[in-house]
Amino acid sequence: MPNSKPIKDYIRTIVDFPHEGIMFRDVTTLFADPRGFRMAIDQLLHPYAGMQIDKVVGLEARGFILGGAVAHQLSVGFVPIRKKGKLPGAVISEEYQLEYGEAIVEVHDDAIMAGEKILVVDDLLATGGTAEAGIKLVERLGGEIIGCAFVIDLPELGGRAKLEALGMDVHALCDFEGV
Ligand SMILES: O=P(O)(O)OC[C@H]1O[C@H](OP(=O)(O)OP(=O)(O)O)[C@H](O)[C@@H]1O
Ligand SMILES: Nc1ncnc2[nH]cnc12
Repeated sequence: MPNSKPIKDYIRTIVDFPHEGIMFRDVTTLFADPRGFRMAIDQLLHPYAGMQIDKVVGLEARGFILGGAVAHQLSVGFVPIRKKGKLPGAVISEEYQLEYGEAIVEVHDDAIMAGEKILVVDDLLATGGTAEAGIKLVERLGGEIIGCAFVIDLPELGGRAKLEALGMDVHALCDFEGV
């Protein structure tokens, strides 16, 4: 039976989480639904059909769930970009801005070979700070980014514009207004 329910309708909004004034777009309800989850993976991959992708890079934490499934579908390897201090091997790091303060993300320094074609995956694009830091890590290792794929874009926060200014191809399955 065809699935007519759009991706956006599988995503739950939790008001005032984790802070007052934030409308938290919760993808666990999408992940928990077998049709919704498969549709999300298929749609994340759709623009890249027929293109060479050597590895999928996922951004902690929900990007691991999506990116792992996308990599499996493509039969390619998966590389995690993690918050500081979580990866056991030698890493390279990038700092980025949060709403208050800074954070650091890391990748293993041998996870990507120069010239490999990379698809970056995460659940949500807000300010684009996390994705920008991930892009810098991939590019420092010599990876060539084919695209950056997200389930959700929050256009008012400017992430898409930030990544497109870096020359990235940005693909999002749905938009939500507000923060
Ligand atoms: O575009 P940005 O403004 O950088 O925000 C987007 C990031 O924020 C969320 O992750 P979060 O930092 O909450 O980490 P978590 O997935 O580990 O909870 C989301 O999953 C993205 O990774
Ligand atoms: N509104 C939001 N919902 C879920 N994750 C987020 N990360 C940044 N803003 C978010």
